[in-house]
Amino acid sequence: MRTAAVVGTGLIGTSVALALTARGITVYLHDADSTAVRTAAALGAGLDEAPPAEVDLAVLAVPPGRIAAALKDCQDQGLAHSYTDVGSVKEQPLLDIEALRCDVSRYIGGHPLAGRERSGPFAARADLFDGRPWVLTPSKETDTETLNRALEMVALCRAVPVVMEPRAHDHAVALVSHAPHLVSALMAARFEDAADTATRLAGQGVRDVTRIAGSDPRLWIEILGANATAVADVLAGFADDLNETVTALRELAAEDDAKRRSGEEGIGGILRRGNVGHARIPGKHGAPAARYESVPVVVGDQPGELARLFGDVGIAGVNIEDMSIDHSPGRPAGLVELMVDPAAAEGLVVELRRKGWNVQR
Ligand SMILES: NC(=O)C1=CN([C@@H]2O[C@H](COP(=O)(O)OP(=O)(O)OC[C@H]3O[C@@H](n4cnc5c(N)ncnc54)[C@H](O)[C@@H]3O)[C@@H](O)[C@H]2O)C=CC1
Ligand SMILES: O=C(O)C(=O)Cc1ccc(O)cc1
Repeated sequence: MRTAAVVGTGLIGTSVALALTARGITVYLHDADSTAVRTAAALGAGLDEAPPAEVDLAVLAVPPGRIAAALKDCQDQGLAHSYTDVGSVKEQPLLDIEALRCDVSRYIGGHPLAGRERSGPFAARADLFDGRPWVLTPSKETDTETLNRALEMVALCRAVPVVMEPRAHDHAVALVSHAPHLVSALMAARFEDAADTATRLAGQGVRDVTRIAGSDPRLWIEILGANATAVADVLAGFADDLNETVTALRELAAEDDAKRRSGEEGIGGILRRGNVGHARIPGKHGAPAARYESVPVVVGDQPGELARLFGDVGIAGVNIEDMSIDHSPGRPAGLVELMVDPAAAEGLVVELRRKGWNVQR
């Protein structure tokens, strides 16, 4: 593949374009919004112009409800030999595509399982897809060349291809992406009228749980609208668990010993099931769930402190597998939690303390 077009230069389209451009592909950019396309071009994602000839692959990175119309337009104009999309749902867009009588032999559905809670080209990153699964949903009609070009694009974005049926994909993402999105929004909605005295105590846990609630509601109404039944099924089970949890909490607060014991069993059961479910989520880059050890370090809120800490961890020869920063309210310091290989943790603590760091272990 030498040339590509990206239609829709928001978060995902610009990220794909940045990755392809970085690997030497000539990328032509298009968006209904001329500011988005100019911004993407200025970020180095590709060319703000129409291609002089048919490109090898066009990537449709528009909201799910616009995929079919965009494919129809592009095919009518002869923009590309092959087409794929990045929509978060796969069955409804395919039905729309068939209804518009697009050439389905030159189309393959796609969905990178990577994203952010921010929209638009400024939020794009060339490494967004590194090591992430990228689902492809070839139909019986999809030709081999189109499949191969999509596979090449996934490889150039350094993602891992996973072939699935559209319906199986939609059920899977209802569980791992769409229902969690609503759970995050529901929890964040609790803070709508909360007192500042409460919200200013928020730490990393609540930030983790509510991060994706910061996403663009317009896009998510489309995503959820195209996968509503599967998401409702997941949340119905969640609602049952939630009701049982509330009952168990009321029992925990009761005077009666027998009720309190029943409450403890109920809450213990939910927390243990949570442990089991959490352990089933693969770790970074889709690898089996890894057990890292936490090394919490107090870091002063001043320029260069994080760089100095990371430098010292590097000198100690330890890889930071993951990290988070928790800002202490009203204090000029933060707690940086370094997640490292358990075998390296103790040595790192000794080395960091030797260099004067305040390690909270
Ligand atoms: N946001 C995320 O984290 C992820 C989103 N996706 C999917 O990627 C697609 C794009 O989402 P984002 O990049 O987040 O949205 P975005 O809002 O950042 O970008 C969408 C862009 O498409 C443009 N657009 C809309 N209709 C158009 C049309 N007919 N022709 C040309 N341009 C058009 C908009 O002007 C906008 O610039 C969606 O289908 C979404 O389901 C997939 C994985 C992750
Ligand atoms: O920000 C995150 O962690 C996400 O989960 C983003 C995301 C949003 C939509 C998708 O279809 C895939 C991934």
